[in-house]
Amino acid sequence: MNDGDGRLPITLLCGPLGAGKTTLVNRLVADPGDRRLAVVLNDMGEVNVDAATVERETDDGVVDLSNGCICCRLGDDLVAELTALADRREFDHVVIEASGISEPLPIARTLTTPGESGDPTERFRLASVVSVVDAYGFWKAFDPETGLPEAAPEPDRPLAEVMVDQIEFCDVILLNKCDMVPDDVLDDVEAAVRELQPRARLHRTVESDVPTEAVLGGEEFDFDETRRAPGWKRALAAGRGGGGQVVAQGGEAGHDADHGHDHDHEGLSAAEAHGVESIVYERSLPFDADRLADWLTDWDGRVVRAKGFVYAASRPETVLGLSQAGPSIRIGPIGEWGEDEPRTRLVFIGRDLDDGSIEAGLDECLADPTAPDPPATPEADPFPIERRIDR
Ligand SMILES: Nc1nc2c(ncn2[C@@H]2O[C@H](COP(=O)(O)OP(=O)(O)OP(=O)(O)O)[C@@H](O)[C@H]2O)c(=O)[nH]1
Repeated sequence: MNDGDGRLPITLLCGPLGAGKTTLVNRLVADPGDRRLAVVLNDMGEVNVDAATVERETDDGVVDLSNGCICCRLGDDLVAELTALADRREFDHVVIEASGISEPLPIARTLTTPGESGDPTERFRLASVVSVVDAYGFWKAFDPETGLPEAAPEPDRPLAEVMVDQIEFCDVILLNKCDMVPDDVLDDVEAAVRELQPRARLHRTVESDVPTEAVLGGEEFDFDETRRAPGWKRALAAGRGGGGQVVAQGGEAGHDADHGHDHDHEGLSAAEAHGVESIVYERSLPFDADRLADWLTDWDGRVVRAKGFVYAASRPETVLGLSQAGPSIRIGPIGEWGEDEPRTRLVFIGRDLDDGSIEAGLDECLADPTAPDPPATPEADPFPIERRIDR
């Protein structure tokens, strides 16, 4: 509430198209506690359909930011609108419903970092970033075996990528549409979501039905901590230190890899109980980029998420970033190794993964250290710019 330090608290809602964000907003508007709530709606279309629905319920507290995405083009407009709301002094809390394709991180940065129009943290307090996850959509996007019918049209960006971005950067998760998924599958989905983002508070919901305080009660969103929180970052950090569920961490091809699973002996974690694991693969030998490109088109379909840094012989100076979510993979240059030792470090998160075959498959893609240096010519480089591979 706009009580303690006088700053206007903000809750940011993210989630893919149709996940249940507007359903949640309508609930909050109907039962805001003792707050006077304003709502900022962001829709990609020129006409904001949600605004019409929500507006009926609120008293002039709806701001409509349409025809663009607030995570990129409309960032300045968002700050201007929030400033205008704060100046009116009629509201105690603002809920922002981001468009389905919005990435939460740039929006949170806009709200927590000084920019051209001043320091937003002097006026606003980002209280929470809430990710509404469509449990049915998640299941469908990440389970290649499933024959579920389409529930919504495929957006421009693959659904899996959008969902992963939104899950990895939030501090509250609503696992919504639980009525559409069988209970045993729901446990698997929750375990996978938790592996992607272990730090967030998670609520299972139907029709986004959650206590208001669970969504609006956040004190202060911790940008840096949330940035460090994604499961893949934790797994990489644990890989270095020898903890975590590291199953493939070797120095050179041919060396004995450390196959030890460092389990919590107090009992199984939710992830382990549902067969969800993180595999870290580290090698200081570079990949043969062509072989890696081939492998990437045909690998274990159970990998929900892969992320990390690739050292390729065709570009020995360059760090290649790899990011996969479900069926879509992106790989391309993201910087130079510089002073750092070139080294591939990859995390694979998924259910019932065949760690041996991932490790063996990747090892077969390593460049032969006895072969002459491959020609580092632009023509020989399969990853000159970011490349998208769909499997
Ligand atoms: N079966 C089921 N349907 C739900 C649930 N939650 C929401 N819905 C329905 O899903 C549809 C989309 O919900 P919205 O709340 O509009 O989703 P949204 O995230 O705001 O969607 P966009 O505004 O398009 O991004 C609506 O028809 C809702 O009634 C749920 O838990 N179960």
